[in-house]
Amino acid sequence: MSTKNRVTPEEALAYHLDPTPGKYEIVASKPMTTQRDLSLAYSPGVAVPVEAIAERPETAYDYTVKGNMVAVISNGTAILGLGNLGALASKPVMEGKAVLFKRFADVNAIDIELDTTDPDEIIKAVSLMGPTFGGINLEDIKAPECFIIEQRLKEIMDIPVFHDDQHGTAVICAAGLINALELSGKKIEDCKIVLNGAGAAGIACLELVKAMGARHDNCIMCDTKGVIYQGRTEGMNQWKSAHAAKTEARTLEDAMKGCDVFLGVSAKGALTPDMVSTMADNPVIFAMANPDPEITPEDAHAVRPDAIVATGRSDYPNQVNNVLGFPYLFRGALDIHARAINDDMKIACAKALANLAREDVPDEVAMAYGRKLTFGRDYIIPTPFDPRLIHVIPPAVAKAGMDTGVARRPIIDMDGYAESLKARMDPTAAILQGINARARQAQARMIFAEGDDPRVLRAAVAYQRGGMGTALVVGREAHVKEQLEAAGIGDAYRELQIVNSANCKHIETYKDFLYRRLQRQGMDREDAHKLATRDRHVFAALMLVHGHGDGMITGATRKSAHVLELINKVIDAKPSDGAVGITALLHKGKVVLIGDTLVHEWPDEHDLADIATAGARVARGLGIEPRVAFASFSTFGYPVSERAMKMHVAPQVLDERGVDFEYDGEMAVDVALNPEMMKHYPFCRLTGPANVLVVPARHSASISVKLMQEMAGATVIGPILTGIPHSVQICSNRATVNDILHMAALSASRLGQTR
Ligand SMILES: NC(=O)C1=CN([C@@H]2O[C@H](COP(=O)(O)OP(=O)(O)OC[C@H]3O[C@@H](n4cnc5c(N)ncnc54)[C@H](OP(=O)(O)O)[C@@H]3O)[C@@H](O)[C@H]2O)C=CC1
Ligand SMILES: CC(=O)C(=O)O
Ligand SMILES: [Mg+2]
Repeated sequence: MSTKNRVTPEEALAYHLDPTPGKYEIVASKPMTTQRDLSLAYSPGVAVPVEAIAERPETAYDYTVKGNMVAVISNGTAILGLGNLGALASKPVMEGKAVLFKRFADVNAIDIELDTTDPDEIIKAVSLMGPTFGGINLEDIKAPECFIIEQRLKEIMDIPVFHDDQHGTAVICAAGLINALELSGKKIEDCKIVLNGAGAAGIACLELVKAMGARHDNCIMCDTKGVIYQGRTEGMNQWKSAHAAKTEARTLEDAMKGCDVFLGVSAKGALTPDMVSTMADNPVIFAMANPDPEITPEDAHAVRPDAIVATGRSDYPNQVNNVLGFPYLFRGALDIHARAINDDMKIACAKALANLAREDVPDEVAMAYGRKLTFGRDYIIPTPFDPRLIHVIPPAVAKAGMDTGVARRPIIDMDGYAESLKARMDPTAAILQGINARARQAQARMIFAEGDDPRVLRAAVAYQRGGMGTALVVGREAHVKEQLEAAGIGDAYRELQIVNSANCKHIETYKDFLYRRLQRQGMDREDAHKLATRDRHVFAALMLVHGHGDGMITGATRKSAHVLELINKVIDAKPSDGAVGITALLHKGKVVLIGDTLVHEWPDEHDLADIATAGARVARGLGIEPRVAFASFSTFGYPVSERAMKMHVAPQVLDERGVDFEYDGEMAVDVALNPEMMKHYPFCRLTGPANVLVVPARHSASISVKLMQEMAGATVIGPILTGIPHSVQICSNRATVNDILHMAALSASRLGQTR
């Protein structure tokens, strides 16, 4: 694994520890503030749904969380590739899974670790939980017990029971295989297939591949003892026997000769280049063992350039990862109140995934990944952050469930269902993801001006280790080292580039530049030189304008306005230069940009029009189609007020300019953001709630942002300094490590779109 993607043990532990232990919390979805709320939620009100459910059990899906709640159940006997480390140790993985359910499909999931290796005890425990959940996801329970447990639970429970290590893997493998065979011009029923690894994932993969048309006689399964052939007795069980082949081949090497497809769910390095070289033309190799594949794509391609290769890893193209499956399979199943997830639903999921990869990839996905993805040998399966997955896969799964009779409540309006799925997803996550992906693409040399601050240093390390580019840290070497050691990441010292003004080889150039700029502003040579060497904001800005870094992040240790003043000594970032500060507020699935939060103190109507244009540009840069509202306490001229007049006339300035985005105003913030309120003004030109608010002055911008941050806990990104020809970002002096990292990523992601 390259240092780029390296996650240190300290970082992994800190991620799990801070700010609260673990990875999720439970949030109430109903008000619980008044006596009346209490009466409704609990006694006496709660008795009504109790009686309704007792009379008609299916109404539990209406009156409780059952219909959107999945249990992630493990006993920790096969945690990832780590083996049997017990139930308690499996909890981080199961919590992680719960978070993925939520993030990708808005399924509420809760982890339950059962402290037993006895299948009967697990079966008993899980079956008793049936009333609570809409589905059961079994996880990391070792083979062959997992087969017994899942089979029995499916028989006795009336909700979907799904062992993801088996079927999640199988579904994604099948999806990738459909496309790989399409590209190599082969039919599954004609293919010779070798599957290595006869455990949970292997047995399920081969079963699904056969259900899709692969012929039993064309498939050979291998394990640590070699080929599973008819009559073999060593290391066998009934699940392996079902796939025993009538063949003379005894080793993987024998089996591989002339085969079209290799599916590996076994162990690192199990497949050798020699074996690959004996495969048929245009072979397909899915080396899915984690974290290291059976063979690396480089080694496979070295001997067979005609091969299509996939792995389980995110750092190679074609990632076969079960996170592409389980969230959407359960979403579709839950939404029809399914009794089961059957083979047809799994195949529907696989086909929908395969089809999605063949479709033109929309710009928002390209933006999220920082590159255009086109169906082909290096893109046979969608990527996990593809925002189309949520509204494309669950409808396919739901329809298959309805067609095969497992739906308790079929969906009538499928188009409406797809639309409702889009609305489920939190766009804020996609925005942050997009920023990060574009930053990784940019590979910018990011100047972290305040290398004396531990938050900044940790963000710099995360920036570099997150694969976004090179972190250039302004500071004194010994001090940086000390701070890193105190933060428990002393080893990062060797990775970062420390830039110390005291020994910087460009300092004379910087000094001269600064003196030339400031000599007519009352600054003598001596003062200019001191400023260049002693002020890290100025020094960092000098590095930037001289091309010794691509972007710059500062502001964590001083007030933004003061930092901006210092930066202006080096870079023209005044209102008259076109500079504007835009802050993004991310909260409860909504994104609103506010401007100007940094540069214009009291903008006039022309400045306001500039701010609107800058806000629209930043919105588009984040993948949001802008709807700009000029915000005020008055709405469309009422109540009349002299101070609101500039907000009233600013839209007219834009009318004259003829801009290409939606805008209107002036209007109160509730009219701008609440469609019900906006309806009272049917002439309003905004086609939906505003997502860019231009506010009357910097103080109202600051008050709005800080109020949202303090009262609502909104995520704040910004102020984003835009309109200047350099990528400089000034974070708040109370920024956390994560905030600083977001700002650095933002600075990097904006390269190429800085004006
Ligand atoms: N990419 C993905 O999405 C996923 C990947 N996997 C990967 O699949 C692998 C297996 O997982 P899982 O099925 O849960 O584990 P199991 O323990 O249930 O099964 C492992 C199987 O692999 C066989 N095996 C192990 N080493 C070798 C080898 N060198 N050559 C041939 N066969 C071997 C074992 O043989 P025997 O029976 O003789 O002991 C056993 O049949 C892991 O590496 C895991 O990371 C799993 C799930 C998802
Ligand atoms: C990917 C997965 O589920 C596993 O390795 O167990
Ligand atoms: Mg697993």
